[in-house]
Amino acid sequence: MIKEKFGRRIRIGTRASPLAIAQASEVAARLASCHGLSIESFEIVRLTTKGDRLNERPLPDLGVKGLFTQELEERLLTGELDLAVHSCKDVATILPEGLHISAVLPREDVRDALVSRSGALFWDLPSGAVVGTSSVRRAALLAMHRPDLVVIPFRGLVGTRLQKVSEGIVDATLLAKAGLNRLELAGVATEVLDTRQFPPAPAQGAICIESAKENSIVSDLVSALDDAATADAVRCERAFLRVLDGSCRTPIAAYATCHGSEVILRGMTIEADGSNPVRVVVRGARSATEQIGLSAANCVLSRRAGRQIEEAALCPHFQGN
Ligand SMILES: NCc1[nH]cc(CCC(=O)O)c1CC(=O)O
Repeated sequence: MIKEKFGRRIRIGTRASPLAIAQASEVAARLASCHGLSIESFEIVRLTTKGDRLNERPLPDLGVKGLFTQELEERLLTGELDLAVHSCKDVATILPEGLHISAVLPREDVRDALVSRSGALFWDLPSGAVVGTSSVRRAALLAMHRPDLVVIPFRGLVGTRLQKVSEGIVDATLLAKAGLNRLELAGVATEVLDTRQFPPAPAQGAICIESAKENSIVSDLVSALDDAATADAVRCERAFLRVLDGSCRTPIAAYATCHGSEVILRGMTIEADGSNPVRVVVRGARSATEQIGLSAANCVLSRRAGRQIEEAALCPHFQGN
């Protein structure tokens, strides 16, 4: 019946990286099993995105939203693709007109993992150890907890980064545990870091499906994969990010969890050098999950503004003459 509606294979778009392909394959397998379809009913379409092509440059310099998603989104709008599978963490907070997140899969491990060459745990890394990371959030958290470490920019596929560790180009790196798990590389993690010390990026560990709003056949098809608790948590975290992304340029972390009808959001901003961490915890009804993200973000903004005023008051330049 679903097959008849499409009249052809269902086209799932993904980036061409091993992690992205693992995620798209998982979605195809889940859709096939939910709807009693053969895996042959799906075609996985791999696209190289701008983010992949600019792989050697540090991400913060690239300055464009949706680097890993734009090519896929264009094809969702033309109908060349039926759905796109993304790491929800990489999806811009404002989607192109006409597209929506139609499902969010149950969350994998949200935590960051340390992979160290010597096997040393995070607090046992020797002073001066070199840690490679592409993420401004991880670099800032490293600088806050361990200013004695040396952080260097580090991009590329998960496999490339792991190789740089084993070759000794760096002593350690931080990666999302979710990505390692999905690549069946969980065993390479030396230590899984606590979310209180290393709060994750908004939507880390969640896979989402993006599709055209008007394509209700796809929306119905993928709704079977949607996990309400993950979707609510991610919506809360992304609302927090949306406000802060537009109004400050600091690294941002957010982690929401659902407890019955309630959601708790733990959010944080921190300067790139590890200074001025601002943490908030907001709890409320899951039915108002976006509102909780927005009010947590506004709380962070007013606290940051308050600190700036305090600092200005301490500065002689502002004392009247
Ligand atoms: N920006 C790269 C990216 N996007 C999503 C993941 C991991 C998977 C996830 O968070 O769901 C990664 C790699 C990493 O951070 O180690």
